[in-house]
Amino acid sequence: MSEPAITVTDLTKRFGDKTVVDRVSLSVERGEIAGFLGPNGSGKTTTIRLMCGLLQPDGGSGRVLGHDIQTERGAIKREVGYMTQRFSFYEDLTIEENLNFVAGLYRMAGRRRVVRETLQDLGLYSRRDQLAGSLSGGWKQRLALAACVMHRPKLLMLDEPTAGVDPKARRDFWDEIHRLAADGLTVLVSTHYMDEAERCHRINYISYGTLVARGTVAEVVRDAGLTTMVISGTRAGEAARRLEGAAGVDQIAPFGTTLHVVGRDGAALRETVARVAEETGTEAAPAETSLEDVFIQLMGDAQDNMS
Ligand SMILES: Nc1ncnc2c1ncn2[C@@H]1O[C@H](COP(=O)(O)OP(=O)(O)OP(=O)(O)O)[C@@H](O)[C@H]1O
Repeated sequence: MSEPAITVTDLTKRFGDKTVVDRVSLSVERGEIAGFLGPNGSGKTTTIRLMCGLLQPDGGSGRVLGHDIQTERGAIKREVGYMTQRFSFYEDLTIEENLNFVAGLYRMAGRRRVVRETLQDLGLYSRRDQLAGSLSGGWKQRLALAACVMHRPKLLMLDEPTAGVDPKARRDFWDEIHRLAADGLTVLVSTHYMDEAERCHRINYISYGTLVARGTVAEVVRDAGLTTMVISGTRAGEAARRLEGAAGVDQIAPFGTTLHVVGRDGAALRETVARVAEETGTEAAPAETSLEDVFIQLMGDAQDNMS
């Protein structure tokens, strides 16, 4: 089996006296779409920048595309495509002119051909003369993606690539990512969207600089060991008040006319929910635990550890 695209062990980065990435170990197989999730400020961008060769780690070791992350950062940078959270291009240039500009900046050989192929590959060819500034959010995202795959990287790092983009455009963007991965590209993508996490082959969840969960979505949900019950009925609001702080109840979230009740202690949760349903004349039923339930729980646990 070939070496994974990314394998890092105990990756650590400090800014001043603050440890922003704290002994993170992860691996990403070639051709895999790996999701990177975690609350704001948890260290995702910094970890991505360490793995792109843009930042020097303070500790840890690892290889990205076969290159050492401590000593071969230049080689990594050349073989990785990195789409930053706030990508930019010239609004008063067309799509094609923007890509030409990027290709020129990197002194790419066969510039005209590379730009044309990229336009075709990413479905931008018919819009090539459109001004970048006049594009919708989804097409801007696609242009940014085009700019970072133009040099044919083997690994793509995408930092919240679809923030603020509508669901249809996000779905199209993800179809594109799957197409690129099917062609052999490895993708690491950070996101706050649960539906996007579910489109990854595997996910990694980081909290306060520490990796706290990883695996397929099903594995992460299973490993969290949570029990979920749903309460419905006209007095669901009253049920929520009674469930607050009760035995076994860790989370209560209204979803339309129903309540999602989640907890780690399954037996205690079921008993409490049955009692409250009885008292309030509501219906209680077991439900599947969602990835979002798991992430809310992980965030709560991390806050408890910090306080
Ligand atoms: N160059 C820097 N100097 C000092 N502190 C920094 C620097 N870069 C990031 N940080 C701090 O490191 C922490 C982690 O930031 P990072 O951007 O990696 O998190 P993130 O998980 O990507 O967050 P978000 O989801 O909001 O993008 C934050 O507290 C941030 O303020």
